[in-house]
Amino acid sequence: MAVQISPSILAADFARLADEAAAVPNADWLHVDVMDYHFVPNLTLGLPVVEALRKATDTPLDCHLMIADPDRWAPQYAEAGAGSVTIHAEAAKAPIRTLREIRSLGARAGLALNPATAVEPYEDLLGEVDMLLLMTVEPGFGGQKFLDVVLPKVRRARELIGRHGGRVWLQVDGGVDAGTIERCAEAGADVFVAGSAVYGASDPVAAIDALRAAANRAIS
Ligand SMILES: O=C(CO)[C@@H](O)[C@H](O)COP(=O)(O)O
Ligand SMILES: [Fe+2]
Repeated sequence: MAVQISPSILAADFARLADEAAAVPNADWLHVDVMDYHFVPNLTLGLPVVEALRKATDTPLDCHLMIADPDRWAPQYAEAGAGSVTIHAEAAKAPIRTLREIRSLGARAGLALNPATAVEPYEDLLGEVDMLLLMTVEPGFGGQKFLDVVLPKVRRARELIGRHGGRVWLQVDGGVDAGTIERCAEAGADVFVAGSAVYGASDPVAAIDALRAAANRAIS
């Protein structure tokens, strides 16, 4: 299980996104939080910014769509060149069709669950996804406190993934920092989104190295 770190540009300076992408050369992904004022009470960025970022950096984009009607919009993020497109189970009306469409367009397909959404009903969809994202805060804002209550679900998700061959990546998102990443890694997460903990640090490169080392320590 290789540890991957995906810094969230939600915590970066939106006026200097290309520079902020370049500031994290040791990131595995750039996490791009798309919010629409409908699925979540916040508005961030959309397709034009993703298209621009795609040209501005070689780091693959990990697009987390916190939007209503992802069935309609998600394929366009794959077409725009995102390496990974994650839709929320709570918002999708045809998740299997949409996940298949994302994959057919060459991107990895992700399924996200809010903190209070159980993972068990989605076991049969694991064959349709490349990554399961478990929110460890309520979606909508960066800088929130990590919800420990989600950790048992991370453990159960790791068990389910193991039963299905262990191919699916398990991402945690929200409040992940030097103080919480070890608990997430011990519970079975392998892809870690970190916004404030990376872009709020005086040295984002060192912050990523420290997060990666802490996660590796926890699983070794
Ligand atoms: O999807 C979200 C919030 O809805 C996250 O990706 C946040 O952007 C993570 O930020 P931090 O909690 O790490 O500051
Ligand atoms: Fe996110």
